[in-house]
Amino acid sequence: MPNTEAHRIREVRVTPVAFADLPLLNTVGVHEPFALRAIVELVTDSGLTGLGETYGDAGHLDRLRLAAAGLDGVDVWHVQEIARRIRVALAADTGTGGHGMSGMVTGSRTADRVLSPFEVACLDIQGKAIGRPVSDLLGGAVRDRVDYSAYLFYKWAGHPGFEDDAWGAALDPGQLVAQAERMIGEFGFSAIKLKGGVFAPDAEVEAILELRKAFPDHPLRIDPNGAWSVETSIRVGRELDGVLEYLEDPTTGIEGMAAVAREVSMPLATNMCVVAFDQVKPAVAADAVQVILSDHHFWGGLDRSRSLARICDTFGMGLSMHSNSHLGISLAAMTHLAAATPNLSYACDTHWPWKDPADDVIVPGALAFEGGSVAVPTAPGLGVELDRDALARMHEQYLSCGIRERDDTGYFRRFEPGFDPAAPRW
Ligand SMILES: O=C([O-])C(=O)C[C@H](O)[C@@H](O)C(=O)[O-]
Ligand SMILES: [Mg+2]
Repeated sequence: MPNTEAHRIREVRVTPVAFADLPLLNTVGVHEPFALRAIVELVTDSGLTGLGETYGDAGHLDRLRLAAAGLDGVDVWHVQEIARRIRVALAADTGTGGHGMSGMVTGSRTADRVLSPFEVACLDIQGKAIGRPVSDLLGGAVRDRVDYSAYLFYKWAGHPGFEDDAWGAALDPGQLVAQAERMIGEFGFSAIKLKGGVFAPDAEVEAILELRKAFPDHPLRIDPNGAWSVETSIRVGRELDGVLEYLEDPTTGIEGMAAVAREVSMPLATNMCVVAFDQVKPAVAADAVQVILSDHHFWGGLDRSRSLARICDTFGMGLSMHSNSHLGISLAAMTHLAAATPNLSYACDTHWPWKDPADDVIVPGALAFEGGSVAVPTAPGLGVELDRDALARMHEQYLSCGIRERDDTGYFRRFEPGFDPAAPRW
């Protein structure tokens, strides 16, 4: 018998959580001792619960709660109606801040960021209702494992005033190679991304060349988050000719990226100048980017991310996947999405290795890295279960950590008061 029942939302819970993070450096500063996330739970009148995960910054939390208040009674199969109600609830909200991306993804759409965890939770419930994994709701998995990349960061040895962490310092090419060896040894990743924009470009080029020597067969990427001028980007792009699989956001803006793309051989990738659908047309017209990094957290969920994938396919652009510090619900959602997106041909980003495995809100065991990839869950829905004790503990951690907005720049300035992250830095 087909399951035709409606599953109407009766309760929405939004719980901010915090988990320990390491002093990872980027061009706007350094990660604080805790990263924030919000866990969204939808409960239906039929007794099903769906999970979503998103940013935990105060402004975003306010918007999630505003949105949540308008969802009572909607059937989880009617995501368009949920999107409409969210647009109505947020009509007066023009804020772009408080989204947990520390100034790096400033043009994404507020309503899409708010919709995302609710859509994921609806898909989780839909899957549970019919006994199918989320990947099936997205057209079916075309691969049973999803590849992720080793996401290297320059980092301090530990948070100032605390003991060194287990990863130690990575402030020069030798230390970065050691970081890569350890990460690849533990997780088996077959591609490497370096978060750049931290040191002068020559030092970062040297680091990439050392990584190339140490890992001759691993595709390499560097992402300075727009820290370089057009001229610097062209120079670095030429120096790394034949070394990178793509160069991610060397400079800011569609015009700047187009000027670089005309002069370098490798594809340019972005999660900064194309972060919403209305930015695709001008980027295509200018041939500014050849790879878009999707991210369901700001593109409006899994279904919209698949629309982005089709657009990339139509215009002959590549597709990869961006990440921020995240927990297991997001990893499950990313894995279902990547599995059901045929043209997602690059290993996806993940911050997963930077988190303590014990710090999560899901019951352990559903997701595991092997050979750099994660098996696509086959249980109904997302295939992950909420660990209520862990949720409570991580909510307490949120309450006591004192952080309410991600602020990499403010934290960095505590140790280097004159620091100015304005792009281009070089
Ligand atoms: O690809 C990217 O731009 C990112 O991963 C952005 C993140 O915010 C990253 O820079 C970080 O975690 O510091
Ligand atoms: Mg990036």
